[in-house]
Amino acid sequence: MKQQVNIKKLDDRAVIPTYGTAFSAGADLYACMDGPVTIAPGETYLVHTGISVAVPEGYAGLIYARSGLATKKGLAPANKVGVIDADYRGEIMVALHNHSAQPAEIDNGERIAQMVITPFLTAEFVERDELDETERGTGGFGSTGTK
Ligand SMILES: O=c1ccn([C@H]2C[C@H](O)[C@@H](COP(=O)(O)OP(=O)(O)OP(=O)(O)O)O2)c(=O)[nH]1
Repeated sequence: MKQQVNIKKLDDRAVIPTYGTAFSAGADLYACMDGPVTIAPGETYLVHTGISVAVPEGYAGLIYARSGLATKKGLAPANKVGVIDADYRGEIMVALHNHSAQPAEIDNGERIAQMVITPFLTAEFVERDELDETERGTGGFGSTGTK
């Protein structure tokens, strides 16, 4: 089901995010820049998108890597997942990190990341002496076996 989300262009060249297919979870974000930029191996470059988005209350925009860009050019967000808060009205920026051993180029209008708009719970943390028991208990970090 689609829901309207308000978006503002901060730059004439900005491109409104697009979903690749009808069931895509992430909307592709487009670079908004003067021209091509080369990101050196191990370097992080803050990419403008030229847009700000009013994410609805109770939701967050989560910015993930595009798998193609990450595997072909080694470019993925330095912060792993960017969190766009519902009260943020600034420009959405993507901190692209070059994880590869080669320089990687991105250009204006290139799709550089994807944003999933997802609901979340705002917790009221209540401190207790004991928590309810579960089958897993305290097991984690591979505790259920090696396969
Ligand atoms: O990849 C990102 C991550 C964040 N933001 C924007 C939207 C977000 O709402 C705001 C703050 O992000 P975050 O909470 O991750 O930043 P912080 O480093 O914790 O700083 P702050 O004190 O501003 O919260 O920055 C982006 O544009 N791109």
